[in-house]
Amino acid sequence: MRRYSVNNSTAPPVRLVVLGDQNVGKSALVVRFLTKRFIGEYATGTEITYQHDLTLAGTPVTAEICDATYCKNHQTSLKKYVGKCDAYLIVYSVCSRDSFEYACSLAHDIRLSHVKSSNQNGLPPILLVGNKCDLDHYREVKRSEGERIANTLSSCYFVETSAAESFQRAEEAFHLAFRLISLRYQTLLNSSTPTPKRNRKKSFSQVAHMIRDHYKKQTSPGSEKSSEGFSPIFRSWSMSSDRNNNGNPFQEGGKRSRRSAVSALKTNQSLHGFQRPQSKCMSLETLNEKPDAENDPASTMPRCSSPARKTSLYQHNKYHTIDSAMATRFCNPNDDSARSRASSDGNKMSVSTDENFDLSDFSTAEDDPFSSNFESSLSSNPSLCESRSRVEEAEMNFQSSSAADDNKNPQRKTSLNKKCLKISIHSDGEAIEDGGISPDAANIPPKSAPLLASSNKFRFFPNGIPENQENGWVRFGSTRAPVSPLLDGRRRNKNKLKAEESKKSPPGNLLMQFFKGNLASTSNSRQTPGPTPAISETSIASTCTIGESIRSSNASLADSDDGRISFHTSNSSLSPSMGNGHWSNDPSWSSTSSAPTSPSLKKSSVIREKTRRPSFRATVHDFIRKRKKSHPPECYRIQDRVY
Ligand SMILES: Nc1nc2c(ncn2[C@@H]2O[C@H](COP(=O)(O)OP(=O)(O)OP(=O)(O)O)[C@@H](O)[C@H]2O)c(=O)[nH]1
Repeated sequence: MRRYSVNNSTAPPVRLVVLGDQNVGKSALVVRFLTKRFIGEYATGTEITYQHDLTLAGTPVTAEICDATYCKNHQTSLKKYVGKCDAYLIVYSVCSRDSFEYACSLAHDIRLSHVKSSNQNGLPPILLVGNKCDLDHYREVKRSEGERIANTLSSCYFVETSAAESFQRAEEAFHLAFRLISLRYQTLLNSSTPTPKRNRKKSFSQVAHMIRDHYKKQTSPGSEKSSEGFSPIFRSWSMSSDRNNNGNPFQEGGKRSRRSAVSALKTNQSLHGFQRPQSKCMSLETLNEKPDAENDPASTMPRCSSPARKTSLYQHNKYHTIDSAMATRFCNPNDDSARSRASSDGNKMSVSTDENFDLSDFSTAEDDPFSSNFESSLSSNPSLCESRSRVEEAEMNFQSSSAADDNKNPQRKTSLNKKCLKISIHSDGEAIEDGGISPDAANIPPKSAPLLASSNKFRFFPNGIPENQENGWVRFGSTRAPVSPLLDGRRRNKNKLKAEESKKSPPGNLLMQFFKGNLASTSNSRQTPGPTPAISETSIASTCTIGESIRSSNASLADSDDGRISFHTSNSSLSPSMGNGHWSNDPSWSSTSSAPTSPSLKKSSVIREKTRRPSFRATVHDFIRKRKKSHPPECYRIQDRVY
């Protein structure tokens, strides 16, 4: 930047900046004013500052005139001059519309930047200069347009000149600029008001204090709640807000401070019907008051989305929110008033519990089967009575049948469990030891009755064994042997076939097979097996005697004098394969041998004793054990080593 000093002065310099588009004649104007010459060609692209001594308001000052360079982005170039100069001289060419628009935008930006940075009293003047007015036949911008732009901006003036035409017109433009600067300083010096302080932004705490102080004044006793008690600013606004601003305090002018605006807004709410609570927070005490019918809290209280507020609202007057089913249960069905108190609200239902509900109301519901009303309603309904009688009858039948079953099977089983049984097989089919058995008790085990046993069947004959024997074997005929009541018909048929086969081979007697098996097993374990009893197939009239006398004898051996086969058992099951068997003909056979206890076992399993193959593991262990015995471990003595 080059500086040219024309006159020396001790006064502080007055700065003037010349701005504008390219080739509008900025340099020509400055040079013409300083040197009274028009050169025609000027240096471009460089900023030149000239100093010139002059007198402003009777005071000699030095003026610094800055010939600024063109910058396309004028907003960045303005940062160098805004706040650092006393006046702006914006030049455009009347022969260029673009230069005019550029000058207009530049003037707007300068004025806007000054409004932001300082108050309006210190705005530096702007002189809008339309140059090259000598070229009137090339004019594109009218004078009126420049004047209109100058009038729209504050402290903005307009003048047309021509650097090429004459020195006076160029001098008039600069003289006007210096006069505006002088007027500005005179205004500042003559103004009695001091320099205004900068309005610093209030902090949130300060605003909070202001609001608190405002409400303290408002709620203090004796204070008026009308707009008369407020500040003049608010009073003027509140008086005019209803007719002008629609309640918005910020639309009035923008000159009002934040404190007055906020206080006015708060107070406006109180004036427009919103009743502010006495305390800052709504307490539950105020909410717990019982509302009147016309003062329903749900309708009178302002809506609030706060959860705490909702909670307090529902707690008001013991209001509860429950689902509809629960609400129905709460209401006594016989009490219409209570039912009417329940009001549904969507999926929720609020029920007023002003009155104390008795828990007995729950038990008197109509659909409660445990209530007395249910019994009464049942008795009044004939169809229900009929159904109930049928049900009771069925229950009685079931009980009687179950009792009969209990008499048949369980009791029999129980009684048999308590008894020791003795089964004697007589070659001559000797009959009963104890009489008095009813004829109908063929299926019921008597105390003493002959028993005919087939392959896996048996039957009691309380009245004696029938005479229809074939080859010494009793024919079962069409009678069914009471093997098991749980067997189905197919099994029965199968058993029937087996029974028919057994006719051809009576030695299929299970007891005989059992004793034969025991003989075989015991003969292996004993050195002197007893003789096989002479039980011929023709004398198979096996008679089993069941007597309680044997129970008390506790004798494991039965009589064997007459060659009978006695079977004594203390087992609980009445089965052909039961109990401990003893061959009565050989007294030395006193030891007992186990017998299969399940009737469902096959004959082979009954007779043969299953020999299981030892497992591989047991074999290995046995091998190791034998090897240890044959090869005892040797003792080794390890010598101590010294390292
Ligand atoms: N006819 C006529 N021509 C002028 C006038 N003022 C300046 N000129 C001519 O306009 C041209 C540009 O003048 P400059 O003073 O260089 O314009 P500038 O605005 O300084 O240009 P930059 O320095 O590039 O920004 C020159 O050729 C001048 O002779 C005027 O009032 N009338």
